[in-house]
Amino acid sequence: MDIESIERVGVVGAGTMGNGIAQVCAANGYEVLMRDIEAEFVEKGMDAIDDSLGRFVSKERLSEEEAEETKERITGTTELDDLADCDLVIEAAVEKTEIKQEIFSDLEEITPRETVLATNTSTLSITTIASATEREGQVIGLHFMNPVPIMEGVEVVVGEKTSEETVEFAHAFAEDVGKTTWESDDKPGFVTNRILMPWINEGIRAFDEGVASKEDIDAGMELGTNVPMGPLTLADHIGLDICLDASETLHEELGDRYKPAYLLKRKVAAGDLGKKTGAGFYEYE
Ligand SMILES: NC(=O)c1ccc[n+]([C@@H]2O[C@H](COP(=O)([O-])OP(=O)(O)OC[C@H]3O[C@@H](n4cnc5c(N)ncnc54)[C@H](O)[C@@H]3O)[C@@H](O)[C@H]2O)c1
Repeated sequence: MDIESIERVGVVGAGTMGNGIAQVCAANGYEVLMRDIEAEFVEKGMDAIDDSLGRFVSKERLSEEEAEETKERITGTTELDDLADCDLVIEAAVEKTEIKQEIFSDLEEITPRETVLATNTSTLSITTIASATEREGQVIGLHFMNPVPIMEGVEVVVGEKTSEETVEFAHAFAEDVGKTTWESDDKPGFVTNRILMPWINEGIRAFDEGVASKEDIDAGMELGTNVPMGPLTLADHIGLDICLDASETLHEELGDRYKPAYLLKRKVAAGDLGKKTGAGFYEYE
């Protein structure tokens, strides 16, 4: 598969990452089909795209016309079968191996043999997800960063059986939608989350153990180490459920140094998942 032959891109999941990926692909000229399991999630994803494009227009980084054309290239659906003639599908559903495997197995059945199947997983094994298909050479990790329309980087994650051609294609596609790539082997958390998640968990523990207020922990890391967001604010942006899923995978695979913070588990149990539910460590409008 080369990128010139890609016209339609399927995106599975219309949440934080799925709607961002759909927007970026459409903004770069691709027809996009974005699928979620319920109409209300699809609509929420479409609204998020609307808001994001509106912010680009108000900052004069996009014309009204370009924003309109981008929106017109995105179709929302609750039917996975609608992705049947996509040349590339990027999966951004929940971070659970069984769910991703089921999606990949269904995608293999409905899409043409040439279609590349990519996952946006944060930590799960590409090789394990690919094993649900007989197209393992064409399964790859395309790990976009949050928020997708703003962040420049995409991590290309290479599974045990991913072909060299698919790896080249993944880099070329990500670059075609305006991103810069790096590559990671299929090891837990890849480069980014292997290093980021313990940092976030340590921030949460420091707060829970009374080292400082949450504002001071974030300020200390922002002002003291020049990161754009402290660990508690960043966790809220990522989604606390996503942070917990990622931390649990790393803990299971890499041992106790990756144990999720107790307060992270408690927040998720309480349904305070961060920005997307209006409350996490901070409150959001
Ligand atoms: N949030 C981040 O910062 C971030 C960054 C990089 C990668 N990721 C990864 O991207 C993926 C999505 O994360 P998110 O933050 O967008 O989560 P999210 O909770 O915002 O959205 C997930 C969406 O997937 C939908 N979904 C669940 N099962 C589905 C199915 N079978 N078919 C279609 N849609 C389904 C849900 O209804 C929901 O709308 C996860 O694998 C996550 O680990 C997240």
